[in-house]
Amino acid sequence: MESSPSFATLAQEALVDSDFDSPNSRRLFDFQNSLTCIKVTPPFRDYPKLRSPSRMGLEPKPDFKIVEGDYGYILEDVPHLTDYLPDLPNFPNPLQDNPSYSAVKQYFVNADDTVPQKIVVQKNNPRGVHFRRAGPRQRVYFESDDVLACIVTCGGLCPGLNTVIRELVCGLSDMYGVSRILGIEGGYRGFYARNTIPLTPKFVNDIHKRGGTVLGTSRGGHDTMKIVDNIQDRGVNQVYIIGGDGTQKGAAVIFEEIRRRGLEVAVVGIPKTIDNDIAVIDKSFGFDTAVEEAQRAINAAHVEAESVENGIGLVKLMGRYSGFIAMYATLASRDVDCCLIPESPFYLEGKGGLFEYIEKRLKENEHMVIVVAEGAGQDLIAESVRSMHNEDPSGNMLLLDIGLWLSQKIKDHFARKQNMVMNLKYIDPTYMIRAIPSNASDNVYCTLLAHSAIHGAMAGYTGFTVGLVNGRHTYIPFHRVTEKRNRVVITDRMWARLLSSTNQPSFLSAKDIEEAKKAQQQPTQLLDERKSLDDGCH
Ligand SMILES: Nc1ncnc2c1ncn2[C@@H]1O[C@H](COP(=O)(O)OP(=O)(O)O)[C@@H](O)[C@H]1O
Ligand SMILES: O=P(O)(O)OC[C@H]1O[C@](O)(COP(=O)(O)O)[C@@H](O)[C@@H]1O
Ligand SMILES: [Mg+2]
Repeated sequence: MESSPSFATLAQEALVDSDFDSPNSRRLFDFQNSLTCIKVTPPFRDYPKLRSPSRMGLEPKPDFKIVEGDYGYILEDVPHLTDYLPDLPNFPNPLQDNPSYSAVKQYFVNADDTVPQKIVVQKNNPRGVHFRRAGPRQRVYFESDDVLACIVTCGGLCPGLNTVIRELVCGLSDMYGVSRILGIEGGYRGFYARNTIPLTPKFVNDIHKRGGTVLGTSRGGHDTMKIVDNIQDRGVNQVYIIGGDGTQKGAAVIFEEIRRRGLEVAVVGIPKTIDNDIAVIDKSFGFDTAVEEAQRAINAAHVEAESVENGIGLVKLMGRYSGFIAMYATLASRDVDCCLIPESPFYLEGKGGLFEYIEKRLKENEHMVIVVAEGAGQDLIAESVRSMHNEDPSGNMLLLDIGLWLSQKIKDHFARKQNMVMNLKYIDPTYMIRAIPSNASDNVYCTLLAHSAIHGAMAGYTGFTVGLVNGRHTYIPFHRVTEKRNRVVITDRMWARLLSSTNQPSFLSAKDIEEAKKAQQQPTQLLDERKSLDDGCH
């Protein structure tokens, strides 16, 4: 690859004159093919630039596609249909004839454009892990008339689901002239248990103004064989799957089964979660909307608390394992005196405890606002309430209601204190926040995610999730977004900013802080392996 003519030179010469049939463009295309159409026979034995994970003492992951470059550069690439169907034909991208895009100077992304995962670096660092940049390619692996796409939404609701559906349908139709698109009803089980809905630009025209998902959603019901049988029977060849971490795990096994059967079907994930807990990506769509909407509940709590003697406004926000909504809503509002999240354990009684802080705030300010993420304090409730460990049909932990429990605990505490009145108002806006349509910035974000997904599938990529990494749209292998969950790091500066803005106690001893720092440094198996790649790449 290194002995080829300079890619940058070819790309520039070919794209500056934007003549897709020029000799330079042809050479560029040949060059691109040499980069993208890696003849991969799992586990990638034939390709010297790909490392087999088994060499590094890991179970081989079938969608593990690592390309090394100079100076410690690593591309964590996504699968391509030609990895297992090497003779697939390809075609010029119909976008080159699309009048709307004709004025764009460099519309097609360079085939070797990648985006670094880590952007803060020091001068001697290896270049590190990169992901393939999303966007339209010069050649596509589907002819528009042959495409039969389907879209499914799974898991909990999130603002923006309808926008993504709309933009998938309109993008496929406007950019690539695809007219056959099916909506799968009611989540994964809809593949085999429900009817499909034909989706057209007319049908989806207004849906972004509504919350929820026009396709419906569900938890549980993932039956890989039945789902893939259905995809195969219907002749679907592009599957767009919108959902959170559970959904992406489901998408990964669907992709594996499709690859095992050798089907020419692209499987693309679009990450959704209001909790913003999906790994690698900058943030998930709907998160901004949720933080904005949470302000309304916090404002109401503040007004209520201010209007009575020693008023406490308590607001519960979503966040099963991660307190991002609570943290950002608190930072944005400036009316919040205390924010409680799953990542930061707290306690009620005694020195440095929540009750002591509440009393102090009421004495100083005569009112206060507390924001609690639904996953916070679960261990405390479990200690005092006889609880069963319950799960939802997807296997997610069912939470005990921290909002009601904390309200009662605070009321009981002040009932015991004869000399201090207190008025508590509890607001639970969780489902109201999740059910609204996305705001303007999330709408644009959803559009770009949908377009990235379409460009990737049309270009023959498969087994990937689209996502924003350091502000650039990328294609990320499924396992990278499912292997770990994003959580608020309480030893990071952002949580310190929150503590300093609310003035709340950290509820942590020096020992807890040390432990939290150590836990943060605990490498996972994959991080270990990535580090060993880095180390070997100087
Ligand atoms: N490990 C898994 N393998 C296959 N499918 C899964 C897995 N985890 C969850 N799913 C499926 O993904 C769908 C959504 O999962 P869920 O956890 O409810 O929501 P989310 O995708 O938002 O996290 C469900 O239909 C569930 O059965
Ligand atoms: O009541 P439901 O619909 O099961 O959803 C509750 C959960 O959904 C969430 O919004 C996250 O959902 P997902 O995992 O589906 O993204 C959590 O914050 C919340 O605990
Ligand atoms: Mg989830």
